[in-house]
Amino acid sequence: MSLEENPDALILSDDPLHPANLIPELCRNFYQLGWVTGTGGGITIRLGDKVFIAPSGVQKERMLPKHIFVLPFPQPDPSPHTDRVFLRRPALNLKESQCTPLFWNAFDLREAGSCIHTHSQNAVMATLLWPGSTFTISHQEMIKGVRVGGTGRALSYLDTLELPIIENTPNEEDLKDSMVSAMKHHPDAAGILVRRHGVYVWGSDWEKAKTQTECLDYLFEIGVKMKLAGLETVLKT
Ligand SMILES: CSCCC(=O)C(=O)COP(=O)(O)O
Ligand SMILES: [Zn+2]
Repeated sequence: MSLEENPDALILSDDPLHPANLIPELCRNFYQLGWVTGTGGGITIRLGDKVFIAPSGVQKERMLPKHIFVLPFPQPDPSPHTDRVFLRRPALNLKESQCTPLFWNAFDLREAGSCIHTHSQNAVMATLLWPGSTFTISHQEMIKGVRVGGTGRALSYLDTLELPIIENTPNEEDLKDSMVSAMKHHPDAAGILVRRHGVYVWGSDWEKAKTQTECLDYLFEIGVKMKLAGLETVLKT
């Protein structure tokens, strides 16, 4: 039977590393970290010309492989906002994540293989304590776990980490254009913070997106603690 006749073949696999199995498992981990509580946030994985995306507005820690959407990459319309094309939709009455156009920015502009969106309080607090348009921190070992542009070489201990901060919008999808603009102005950034909302982080595959999100979340947390303790977060040389 062809994939057109049996689209569920795109999400049914015994392989625990298949994206349709990984996305629910990773979201359970992210829920425990406080990254995807209250239905917000999530992860997408792109394998070549197929993108795997979770549904919108569901408890991400209870998601199952049968709930996963599969979209072709690229889309016939290169900036999918409406009228998206699907290779597989869940049988239930679900809509794809509102983060889809933001995830697509990471695929289009950085050739990412995965993108994670968290509502971590560490990220949100960083956007409150850094009131300008960037979060910066230097001289922290965890900077070495972040890559230039998310998909390039690893940063050095001597590099200052800088992440753009964009302003939140009432609808997640409307962040798309300001995220594109921030990504163009900050080609070396591995992610984008969204004020009073969270962060988007990408990588060339899901493992790198996950570990970079872990390093960045650590840096947000320690940066917030340092600032609250009256310490400088960027040292001169
Ligand atoms: C309380 S979640 C508000 C919407 C949001 O920020 C979000 O990340 C939604 O993601 P979804 O995948 O559920 O569309
Ligand atoms: Zn969100």
